[in-house]
This record gives sequence, structure tokens and C-alpha cells, in this order.
Amino acid sequence: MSKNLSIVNKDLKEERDKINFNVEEFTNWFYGGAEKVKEKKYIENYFLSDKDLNLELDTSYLSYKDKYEEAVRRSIVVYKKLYKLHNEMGGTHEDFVKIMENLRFTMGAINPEGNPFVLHFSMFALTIMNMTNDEQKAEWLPRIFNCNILGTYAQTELGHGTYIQRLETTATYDPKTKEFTLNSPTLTSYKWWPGNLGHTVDHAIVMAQLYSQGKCHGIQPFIVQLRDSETHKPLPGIDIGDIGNKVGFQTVNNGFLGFKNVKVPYKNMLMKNSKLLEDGTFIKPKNAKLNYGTMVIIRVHMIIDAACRIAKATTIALRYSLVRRQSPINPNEIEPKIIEHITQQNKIFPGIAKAVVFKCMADYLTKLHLSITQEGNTGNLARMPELHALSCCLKAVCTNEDAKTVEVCRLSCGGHGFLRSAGLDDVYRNSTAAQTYEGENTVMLLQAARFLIKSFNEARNGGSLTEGVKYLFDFIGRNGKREIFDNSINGILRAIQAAAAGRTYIAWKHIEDDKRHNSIEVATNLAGVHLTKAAELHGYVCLLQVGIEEIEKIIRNVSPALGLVFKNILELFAVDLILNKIGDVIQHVDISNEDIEKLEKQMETLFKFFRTSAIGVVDGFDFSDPIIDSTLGSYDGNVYENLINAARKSPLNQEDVNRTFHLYIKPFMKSNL
Ligand SMILES: CC/C=C\C/C=C\C/C=C\C/C=C\CC/C=C/C(=O)SCCNC(=O)CCNC(=O)[C@H](O)C(C)(C)COP(=O)(O)OP(=O)(O)OC[C@H]1O[C@@H](n2cnc3c(N)ncnc32)[C@H](O)[C@@H]1OP(=O)(O)O
Ligand SMILES: Cc1cc2nc3c(=O)[nH]c(=O)nc-3n(C[C@H](O)[C@H](O)[C@H](O)COP(=O)(O)OP(=O)(O)OC[C@H]3O[C@@H](n4cnc5c(N)ncnc54)[C@H](O)[C@@H]3O)c2cc1C
Repeated sequence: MSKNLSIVNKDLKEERDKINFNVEEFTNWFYGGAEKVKEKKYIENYFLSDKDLNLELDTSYLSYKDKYEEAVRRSIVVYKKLYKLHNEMGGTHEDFVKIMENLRFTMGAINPEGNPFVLHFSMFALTIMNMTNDEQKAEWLPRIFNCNILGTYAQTELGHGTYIQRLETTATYDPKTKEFTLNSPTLTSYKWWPGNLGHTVDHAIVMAQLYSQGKCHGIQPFIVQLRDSETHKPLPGIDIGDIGNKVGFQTVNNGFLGFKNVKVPYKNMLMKNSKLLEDGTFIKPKNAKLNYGTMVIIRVHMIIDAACRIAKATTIALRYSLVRRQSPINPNEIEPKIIEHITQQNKIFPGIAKAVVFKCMADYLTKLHLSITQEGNTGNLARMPELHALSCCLKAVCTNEDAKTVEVCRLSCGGHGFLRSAGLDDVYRNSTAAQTYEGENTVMLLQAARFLIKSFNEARNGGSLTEGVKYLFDFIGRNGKREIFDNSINGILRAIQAAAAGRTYIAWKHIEDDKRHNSIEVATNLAGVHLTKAAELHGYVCLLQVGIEEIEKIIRNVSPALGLVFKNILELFAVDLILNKIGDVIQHVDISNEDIEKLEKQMETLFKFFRTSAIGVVDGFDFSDPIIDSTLGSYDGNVYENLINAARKSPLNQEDVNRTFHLYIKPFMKSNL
């Protein structure tokens, strides 16, 4: 960690002196090994030390346009260095991935309100890598990696983001000219939201309804040039621009795009999955949802993003809580560090546990995605629905928890948490955006619930179930009897499983009852609230189950002292979860008031143990000061000095008297109204 050289606040030093495990060992786990930590630090420093970035400039005070222009300038500095570093490292694809992984946070520090090129290196490149045939790869990939073209992923339209089957942009094929003609037939068919689209990129993957031989063949991806390569002027027939100010992501340059008779060559339809012969014959893919593949990959990546945002927010909240003193607990004693207030521990400690468990889930899901993709490459698509359901479910549960936790961290910093310099606002804006993009979270939960209901029917009929939903058999096997609670980690898991299965049953029954009077679709809609609750509970089952399995493995491989910390973290996650879901648990589990009181007491004991480890864990997340970028969360804990220094930099403080005094205030005060 690049630690601030100033003297560490004595309260924070005292906390660090009491840490009873090896923080570096935790960091090595979090980043996947000592070598990876070394790499991360090197890459971070390689970029952040560049004076050309001018990181001294606080971009939050700039105008909307200036912010965008500075973000583009900084990004170019970064990407030029990226290519230099890539060559120095050996120039392999793996080297590129390593740098990109480490740039995730570094880029956040450089462009706190978003990266105007993020889609080029993520959804655009990934779609070309995964949905093209060999010829198309050879044509496009070198141009993408050399940044000779810059692209985005243009799917969402003004009228439709969720129900993509009804996108309205058309691509009509003419076998005579061997061209597609792209059109936006209505206002609602305008592309709306794609990141980097407004003024940055010159190409896009455009999702459009394919028409050939007089028939519609559903949405297909096309690579489309939007702007001239020399002048960057929109090409004929392209109506393009920025969608304007937003809640966050101000420098991501989200855009709109309309087509009027735009010609696209035959070879620009991405042909790995669906195929169109030159004569216009359409050949269906093995599974129509293969064209949704890029969204699945990004949803998987979003779990680690959520873990990291929580890790960052809890680092800020905890460090601040260890130096801020307020309100004596015993009237005659000195004011304690605010962390001594148990409610403050309740705000922050479960968040730290979530960051760790989400990281376990992200690792698990990344491996699962890889293995299911490898199966897919051999033509076996059997596990695609399972991956889709799981990635939708966890994308929703983890980003919902993320936004909630970051907001609680902000509240835990009191008034100072509301300052931009506290560093929590950008984290929150990114968290809340993630609840919507890549599939709105309610919709994602409903997709997961479809899988749960299917699995429930399968279980009732004595069929086979995938590993993650086998707990549905236990519920059916109990034949209406409630699960008996036992207060162990596995007991808590069984209780959450019983609640998830019970809620799935309620939703299933709701649908079955309604089906008598309504279509299955209407019945399913009427059961929507139960379905989303069931999917949410299923998400928690997955998190706890994977958390238990992964943390048991970790404990076997780390020192006993760190093992105890992991055990503590897992229990914190589990007990916090069951207490938060107690209403659902009571419905399906034989749990007494005494059991609940015991859990509440257990939480207090867990807090007591975690009180000494917490600072070690957040230090172990290893966010350097430029990355944490927070007056409240810097390593040295000198929050008051940081706050006043940041305030002094306000543009209003660069002069004693602002001109509005003479222009408006003084005449107003002298006017006697
Ligand atoms: C500190 C900070 C650190 C780091 C963070 C930094 C930065 C963040 C980085 C990047 C972020 C930047 C930019 C954000 C970019 C955002 C991009 C986007 O948002 S792109 C647009 C995304 N859009 C969506 O997600 C659309 C959502 N809708 C859908 O996915 C589909 O419409 C939906 C799945 C809801 C329905 O599809 P539809 O075709 O209508 O299906 P239908 O209902 O008929 O049938 C469902 C049927 O299909 C199966 N299925 C659906 N999808 C899949 C799939 N992918 N794989 C397999 N199967 C699938 C589904 O299971 C169901 O099957 P059954 O019928 O039940 O058998
Ligand atoms: C910051 C940001 C970045 C984005 N970047 C991109 C990008 O790069 N490329 C791109 O193509 N798109 C992008 N998007 C668009 C994004 O993917 C969509 O906004 C998102 O998928 C939600 O779709 P929607 O806007 O149509 O919401 P809607 O579907 O209109 O949602 C509105 C409400 O209706 C509800 N609803 C809709 N359908 C159902 C249903 N079936 N059942 C129950 N409730 C339902 C939702 O739950 C929600 O409460 C971005 C969006 C944001 C906010």
C-alpha cells in the first residue's frame, strides 16, 4: 500500500497496534496471491504517478463539458501508457488482461465520474471476441486493440431497455447489393443510453431486428461505423449526441443514436451464432439467447465490482469511525471513538463481511462462467440457463446490497459523509447505476425466479436438479413440516434455504391457483412480488453456501490467526443475514423467540471479536490514498486536517469577497426591501 508519509493519527495507530493477524496475508488472499498484489501495486503506481494526468485538479468543480473533456484527456494519457506497459510486460493477451483488471480502480481514481472509453474495452471488444466468425475476428480485433477504431454497445432504445425482443431498429438485407439498411422507424426506436456513444466513439455494435426475405428474424448484432475516421463528423443518415446530465456517470458520455437509411455491408453482421447466407437465407443459432452473451459476462463481472465498492465504502466509514470521537457512553468518561457505539458497529461490520463473501462469490461465478463457456464452445449449451439465472440473481442481490451498504456507510459518517471530499458520493452513484444497467434488478430477479419455478416443478415431479437448487428437494421432502432451527452456520444456511424454498412454493402456489382463471402469463405477473422475494432469498442462499464452502477452504490454507478472522467474518455475514430475513424465516422454520434472542446476542459477541480485527481487514483491502480519494478514509486518519485543506481548495475560497456581494447582495441589503 502506498501509505501517506504524514504522521498517523494516534487513535488509528493504537488500533493498528492491536491487530492480531497478518494484514498482508489477507491482502494476498483478496487479490489472489502475493504476486498479484505486487503487480497491482506496480500498475497502480505506474499510472497514478504520471504528472500529465494532473490529478491535483478536482474535476468535481468543473462544468459538464469541461469534465468530459478532461476525462477524455486523462483517459488518453492512461491508454497510451497502457500500451507502453503492455509492450514492456511482453505484449501477450494475458498481460493485457492483467493491466485491465488492475486499471479498474485506478481508472476510478483518475476519472471519478466514469470513463469515456469503458465500453470500448469491455462490451464492444467482448462482443467482437465472442460473437464473430474467424474472418470477422481477423478484420476487427487488431483495429480494436490498436484503438484505430473506438466502439460501444448500442442495444437500449428510448422505448425499450428491458424487453429487448421488441427493439425497433431495423436492419433490412438486400441480397442484390449485399447490404443491410439500418433505420430508426420511430422516435422510440432511437438508441438511448449506450455509454461513450455521444461524442467519443466512431463505431458501435448495434442490436437491430433483422429483416430478410420479407421476414423478421429477431434481434441480431451488427458492427456499424457512425462517424468519419478523419473528421469524426456523423456519417450520412446518423443522428447522434449526448443524452445530457444524469444522477452520476457524468463523464461516461451516454448517447442517443438514430438511423436513416444507413448502409452496412453484409460482412458486418456478427455471424458466430445466427447466420445469414449471402442470398438472404437465415440460419437459426443453436440457442437464440446466445446473442445475449455479452450481458451475461458483464453481469458476472459486476459481482466483483459490487464487492470492491463495498470494500471501499467500509474502509472510509471504519477509518473515520476510529478517529471520530463523540457522545460519552458513560457520562463521566471522555468521548469515545464513535465505533464504540454498538449501532455504529452494526452499520459497518456486516458491510465488511459482505465485501468478503461477495468476493468469494465473484471468484466462484467467474470459474463457473469459464467452465460453462468452455462447454458451450464444444456445442454443449445445457448449462446456459443455469448460468443465466445465477448471474441475473446475483447481479441483482449484490448490487442492491452494494447500494444499500454504501448509503449506510455515508450515514455512518454523519455530516462529513455528505461532503464530496468524503469520497462516498461517486461510489454510491456507481452502485445505484449498477442496479439499473445490464438488466434492471427487479427484471433480473424475475428471470432467476423463472428458473426457480421450473426447478420446483422438476423437484415435485421427482426430476433432477442442479446443485444450487437441490434444497428444494428438502422442502418438498418435509411435506409441509417446518425446518427445525439449529444455531450453527449450517443451521442458518438450512433456515435461509427453507425460507427461499417456502417463498418459491408460495409463488408457485399463487401461480397454480391463478392459472384457473387466468393465462399462465397473467398468473405469473400476479405472483411477481413473491417471485422476486423467492429469487432474492435464493441469491442469499447462494452467497451463504458459496461463502461457507470457500471460507472453509481458505481457513485450511491460511495461518490460524487469519483463519479465526475469516470464521468471524462468515458468522457475521450469516447472523446478520438471518436477522434481516427473520420474517421470511419465521414463516418456514421452527425458530423460537429464544433462538432469535440467542442470534442477537451472538451478533454482539461477533462484533466484540471483530472490533480488533476490523481495521486490519479494511487495511487489507489495500486501497492506496489516491484510490480511496477521501478526506475521511485516508490511511493516516488525519480527517480534520484533510477536511479543512479540501475546503480551502473550493473555487469560492480563492478570493475573499465574491462578486455577487457587490452585484446583488449589497444592493439587496441596502434596499430596505
Ligand atoms: C469502485 C468502482 C469499481 C468498479 C466499477 C467501475 C465501473 C463500472 C464498469 C462498467 C460500467 C459501465 C457501463 C455500463 C454499461 C451498461 C451496459 C448495458 O446496460 S447494456 C444493456 C443491458 N440490457 C439488458 O440487460 C436487458 C435486460 N433484458 C434481458 O436481458 C432480456 O430481455 C430478458 C432476459 C429479460 C428477457 O429476454 P427475452 O428474449 O424476452 O426472453 P423471454 O422472456 O422470451 O424468455 C426468457 C427465457 O430465455 C432464457 N434466457 C434469457 N436470457 C438468457 C441468457 N442470456 N442465457 C440463457 N437463457 C436465457 C430465460 O432463462 C428464459 O428461459 P425459460 O423460457 O424460462 O426456459
Ligand atoms: C448508467 C447506465 C448505463 C447504461 N449503459 C448502457 C449501454 O452502454 N448500452 C445499452 O445498450 N444500454 C445501457 N443502459 C441501459 C440499461 O441497460 C437499461 O436502462 C436497463 O436495462 C433497464 O431498462 P429500461 O430503462 O427499459 O427500464 P424499464 O424496463 O422501463 O424499467 C422501468 C420499470 O419497469 C419495471 N419493469 C419492466 N419490465 C418489467 C417486467 N417484465 N416485469 C416487472 N417489472 C418490469 C422495472 O422493474 C422498472 O421498475 C444503461 C443504463 C444506465 C442507467
